[in-house]
Amino acid sequence: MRSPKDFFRPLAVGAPQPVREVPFRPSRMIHFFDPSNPKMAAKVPDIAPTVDVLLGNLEDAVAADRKEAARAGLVEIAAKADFGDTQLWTRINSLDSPWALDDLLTLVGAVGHKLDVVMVPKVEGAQDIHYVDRLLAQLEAKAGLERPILVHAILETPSGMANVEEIAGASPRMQGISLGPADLAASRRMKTTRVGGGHPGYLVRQDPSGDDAPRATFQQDLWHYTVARMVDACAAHGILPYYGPFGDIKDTLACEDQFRNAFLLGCVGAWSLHPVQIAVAKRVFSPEPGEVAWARRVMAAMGDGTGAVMIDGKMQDDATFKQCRVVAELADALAARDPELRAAYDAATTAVLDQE
Ligand SMILES: CC(=O)SCCNC(=O)CCNC(=O)[C@H](O)C(C)(C)COP(=O)(O)OP(=O)(O)OC[C@H]1O[C@@H](n2cnc3c(N)ncnc32)[C@H](O)[C@@H]1OP(=O)(O)O
Ligand SMILES: O=CC(=O)O
Ligand SMILES: [Mg+2]
Repeated sequence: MRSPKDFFRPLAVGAPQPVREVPFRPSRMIHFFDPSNPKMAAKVPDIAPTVDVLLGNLEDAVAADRKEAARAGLVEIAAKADFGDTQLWTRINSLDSPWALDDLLTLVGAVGHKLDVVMVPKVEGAQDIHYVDRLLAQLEAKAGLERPILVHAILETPSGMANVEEIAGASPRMQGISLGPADLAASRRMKTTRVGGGHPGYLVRQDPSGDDAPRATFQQDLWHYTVARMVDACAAHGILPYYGPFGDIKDTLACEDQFRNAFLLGCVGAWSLHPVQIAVAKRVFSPEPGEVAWARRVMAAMGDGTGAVMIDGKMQDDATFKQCRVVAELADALAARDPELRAAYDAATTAVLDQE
């Protein structure tokens, strides 16, 4: 463990100064594409302006004999393109694979100035982040980079779960953590065969009523505990939590429900695996205009945010003021990137304030 005094010192001579706060940049959808797939790569220029984050995936879902093509494809795409304020991330191969080292050596050297975040899969503990942290510092120094590349961990092993707090706080590079439900299910030996989402067998049943009337069942969220724990670890360390992938591409309704559960619990985004999931993530991870208007109304009524007032029969005090500030600040950050959203938030706020 690094001394608190040294935590913000660069880990290599000549590496950029680490960030002290994770910059909040909209990241409602982290859109995955396989840079070795010509059809997907061809769609990148059109998709880029519609997403907050574009992620060139090098790990799972890229066949073993396509790993080098994917890495080279990402270098080519990143070198050529200007994505404006859309972030460019990559998911490198896992640290126990033969490809991870070359992923970092190649990408940071060739296009490190274009890369915002490196996603590291199958993180087991702080030691994995420390390894990547030092290596990135060396490579940044060698490449003469002026800003540090941030690190995002995927929570997809039982050890990672057990160590989630130390992972979240392992380095000033830590930008966030995503749930990886597919690998987590496999490594936990859960008896599911899906990529995220619910399961009809995971339910509670209504008590018997004494006669033979049918008893309703209620499906439960398999991921509640994991997401909630991840959100706490991230919030405690000032980094951002994300729901990960939802594999039933055709079931956009269930995808939306799963994303919304994560949003309400504190996540700021999710992965989009297919173009159809982009709009779903955008809808879910942008607060609704009515909620934003309400938050702004409460904040206006509360002045300095202390004391208690009644609005529409509901008590508001310092704590609800703070909740409203979370919603209002998120809305402002998203509106700064999205003029349509800004117009919707402002129209809803004007309508609510005009009624007073
Ligand atoms: C558990 C985990 O690790 S999850 C993360 C790893 N997995 C991934 O990254 C998966 C990424 N997504 C994919 O590979 C694909 O979307 C699949 C395999 C799920 C479905 O692909 P397809 O069967 O081609 O879907 P579909 O036919 O609906 O695609 C329509 C078009 O969108 C393109 N497309 C599909 N997914 C993407 C994408 N993520 N980005 C850009 N374009 C895409 C297809 O190439 C196709 O192009 P075309 O019209 O020129 O033929
Ligand atoms: O990488 C993601 C997962 O769910 O596994
Ligand atoms: Mg995985």
